[in-house]
Amino acid sequence: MTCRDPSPTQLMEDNHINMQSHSCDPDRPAHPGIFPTREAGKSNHQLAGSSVDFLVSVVLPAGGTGERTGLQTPKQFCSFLGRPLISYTIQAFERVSWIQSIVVVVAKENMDLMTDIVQRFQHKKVRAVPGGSTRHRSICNGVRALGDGEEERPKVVIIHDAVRPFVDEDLLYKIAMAAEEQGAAGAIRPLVSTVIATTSEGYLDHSLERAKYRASEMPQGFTYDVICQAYQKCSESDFEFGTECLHLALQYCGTNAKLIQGPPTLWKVTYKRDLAAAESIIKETLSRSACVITGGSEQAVTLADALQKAVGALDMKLDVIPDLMGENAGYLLKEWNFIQVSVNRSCLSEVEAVLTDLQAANRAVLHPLVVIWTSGRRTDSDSSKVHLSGSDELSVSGRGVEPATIMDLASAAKFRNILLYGIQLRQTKDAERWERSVLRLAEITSALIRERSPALVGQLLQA
Ligand SMILES: Nc1ccn([C@@H]2O[C@H](COP(=O)(O)OP(=O)(O)OP(=O)(O)O)[C@@H](O)[C@H]2O)c(=O)n1
Ligand SMILES: O=C(CO)[C@H](O)[C@H](O)COP(=O)(O)O
Repeated sequence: MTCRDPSPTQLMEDNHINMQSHSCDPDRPAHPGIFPTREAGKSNHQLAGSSVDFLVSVVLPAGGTGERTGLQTPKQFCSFLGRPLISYTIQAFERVSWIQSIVVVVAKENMDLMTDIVQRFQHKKVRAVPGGSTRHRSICNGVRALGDGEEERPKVVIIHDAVRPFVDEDLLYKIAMAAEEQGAAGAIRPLVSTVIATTSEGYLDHSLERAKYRASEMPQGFTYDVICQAYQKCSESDFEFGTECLHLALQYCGTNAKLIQGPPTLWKVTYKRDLAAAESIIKETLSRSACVITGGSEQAVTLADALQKAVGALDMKLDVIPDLMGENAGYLLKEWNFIQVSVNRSCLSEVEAVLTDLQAANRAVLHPLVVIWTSGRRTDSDSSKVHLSGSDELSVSGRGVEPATIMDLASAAKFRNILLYGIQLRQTKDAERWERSVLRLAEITSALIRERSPALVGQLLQA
């Protein structure tokens, strides 16, 4: 995580922190969405068997200072894996085909920064507008902007804190449908602690019956008319001290919101520790799967299969494929990591080809992509087994791999946000030692993919 001067260059360059693991069940950040194709005057966006037959726009309030983190940089601009938190939240909405537009509300002094983020991470549905001195004022500016633009006014407006990056399409769908039907809808969670009222002297006044109450979370949805009217009618005191949009809809429009229980991943990044937890979830999400490319050679397939078995125990999904051609080109578009296995090959041409394919697919825009070159050398005559050379020589096809070669390749790839690492298998004809080597290979692979350490880029590690 990086939270210093939020200059665009630093957002890209600084990208690493070690942290504790976090047990939340994350939603998967995905690729940036594209504008839904809409026939004139009509929208009918399909969602896994469901459809949204009305226009939906989103307001993401991101105009706060993040005082409670104790950091200088507002939390929405803190960077994980070279990308600011706000971009992850935008992506969670942008990937939803039935969402037509997203208004991000930012403080005036951060408008340029926001414009740069939108360009750099190729967000397509986003427009930034200036915020206000409180959250309600910022949200109100965002809602007004939806009526100002050239696009058609939405039927439903979803409001979501920019600092809650793990929101999934299923919940957004439920909120949008309930808001359209009911006028307002919001996500809730069970209370973790009991809520008590205190006296002015600091004593217990009374406590609330916890089972009766819920924590109000985000996202919330409103028909455009309800949220506009609520902000038109609400008082200066609401603007200054209010914390609940659903309350405004009830008080000023008589609209009782439908409440929908959301998943635990809805939590809001509020304190510094939440930034560490968010980064951990992001890394975990990006480390779930890798694609092993064998080049089709029997020995490489044997090694890939052994790796697949060993990595399975580490809770990572591995698919083994011969190349990235034909149907397999689909892997270039998914959030997979790549492992090129080379046995008895002396050069890096195979991994170079993978890098070229990834670059052409423009895959490393949103986060650094991991490519691991795994090399080994078979020495026995039984082609059904992969045994590696019995000497200490860490070579491929008898010739030492120039560390500079992989370092040069890796340095060039790093400019394109692709992190290339090398792993050489330590040789053995001994079955037990071979198994240990494969297990080490799996552990190193998993650690490299999870940590995405820039410091290890271009290194040739030994398994
Ligand atoms: N004037 C404000 C204040 C807050 N927000 C946004 O409202 C969301 C939720 O608010 P909160 O977590 O309280 O953020 P901050 O106000 O930034 O944090 P703090 O209260 O610790 O200063 C955040 O995305 C924040 O950027 C906003 O758009 N405009
Ligand atoms: O929970 C919420 C919805 O009701 C808001 O996210 C919450 O009010 C955010 O603002 P703050 O942290 O400033 O209270």
